[in-house]
Order: sequence, then C-alpha cells, then structure tokens
Amino acid sequence: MLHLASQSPRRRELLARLGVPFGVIEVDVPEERAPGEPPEDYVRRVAREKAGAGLLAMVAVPGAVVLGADTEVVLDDRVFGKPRDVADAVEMLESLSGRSHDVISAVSLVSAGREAQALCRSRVTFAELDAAAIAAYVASGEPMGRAGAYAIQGGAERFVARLEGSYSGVMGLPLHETDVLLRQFGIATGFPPPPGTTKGAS
Ligand SMILES: Cc1cn([C@H]2C[C@H](O)[C@@H](COP(=O)(O)OP(=O)(O)OP(=O)(O)O)O2)c(=O)[nH]c1=O
Repeated sequence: MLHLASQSPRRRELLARLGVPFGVIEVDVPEERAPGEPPEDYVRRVAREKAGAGLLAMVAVPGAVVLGADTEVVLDDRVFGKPRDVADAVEMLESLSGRSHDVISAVSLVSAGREAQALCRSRVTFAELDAAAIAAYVASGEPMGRAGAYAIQGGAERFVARLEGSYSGVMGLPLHETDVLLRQFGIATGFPPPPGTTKGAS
C-alpha cells in the first residue's frame, strides 16, 4: 500500500490525480539548507528525509511504500522556501518580479530495502509586479506556506509570463516523474473518473 508522507493538501490532490489509492502520514522534517549545500542536493535530501520519516512511522506495516517530496524556488544562488512572515513574502515576490527562476521538486519513493528518486526542474518567468500587486497578493494570504511565496495554481497564475517544464512539478508533485517511479515499484496508476460520474460509465 502506498502512503504519502506530507502535510500538503496540494500533494494529496495531485497524487489523487494518478488514480492510485494511498494513505497519508503527517511527518515533520526540518527544512534547513546546510551552509554551501547546492540547491538540488538540498531538495533531494529533504525529499528523501520526508520519505524516510514516513517509512519509520510505517515500520509495522508490511509492504508499505512511502512517497516524500520537496519543492523549492531557486533564484540565482538563493533558495526560497516557505516565507517566514508577510515581510519575507513581499521580499520574495519583489525578487522574483520581472525575472526567471527555477522551481526544483524532488520525489522519493522508499520501501523496506528499496529507494528511488526523481528530480524535476522547471523554469518560470514572472512579469514585472508593482508594489500594489504584491501587496494585494500577500494580503490574500495565499503566499504563506508556499515555496517562493506563490501558487501557480492560484492567484499567481497571472504573474507567470512563461513556464518551461512541469506545471505539477511547480505545484509540488511532478506527476509524470511520480507516475514513472510508482510503476518502477510495481504500483499501477490509472485515471480516476471525473467527479460526478461513476467508474466505467461512458
Ligand atoms: C511554487 C509553488 C509551491 N507550492 C507549494 C507546494 C508545497 O506545499 C510548498 C513547498 O513546500 P514543501 O516544503 O515542499 O512542502 P510542504 O511543507 O507544504 O508539505 P510537506 O513537506 O508536508 O509535503 O509550496 C504551491 O502550492 N504552488 C506553487 O506554485
């Protein structure tokens, strides 16, 4: 049985789109970048740690497979995780305004004796944002709890002038890469029926 080690409602929603049954484990892994740690190494490490913490919680469950993921926004050599407060969110959005940044997401799948990981890097270009747009967006509350202080799937979609890469990867769980990983572990994915329809209905 697959378990998602995540507190993120986005990851729950994204994984459900792969049409695979899963349980959810809430893990709390500290997200602190070590001095000089390259952004990609950091994202990979945190995803692995989340999956590992989930597997530890599932130690009594035979055959458990645990998925952990991490997403960070990288601008030059700065790594933007979730903003600490409103001022931090404003500062992140000011930095991202009118520029291109990378969004790195790592997905780790672990079971007893087996571990695999996929990495997804996307390039996002923001339009120029004026102070009023930033203030209004931050006041909406959406930036909090989100890497880089924005949600591509929410109010920030109007800020995105260009995206090269994976929309689901930017949102927090790259679905193509996750699908491939799950299949490697023998977990069959599918297509959930659209809401309001019954399975098998034409
Ligand atoms: C860039 C971006 C990030 N995000 C979110 C996805 C993640 O929830 C969050 C990045 O923080 P993460 O530390 O990757 O995840 P999390 O702490 O929310 O959840 P958990 O560790 O329990 O799995 O930012 C969006 O929702 N939309 C976006 O466009």
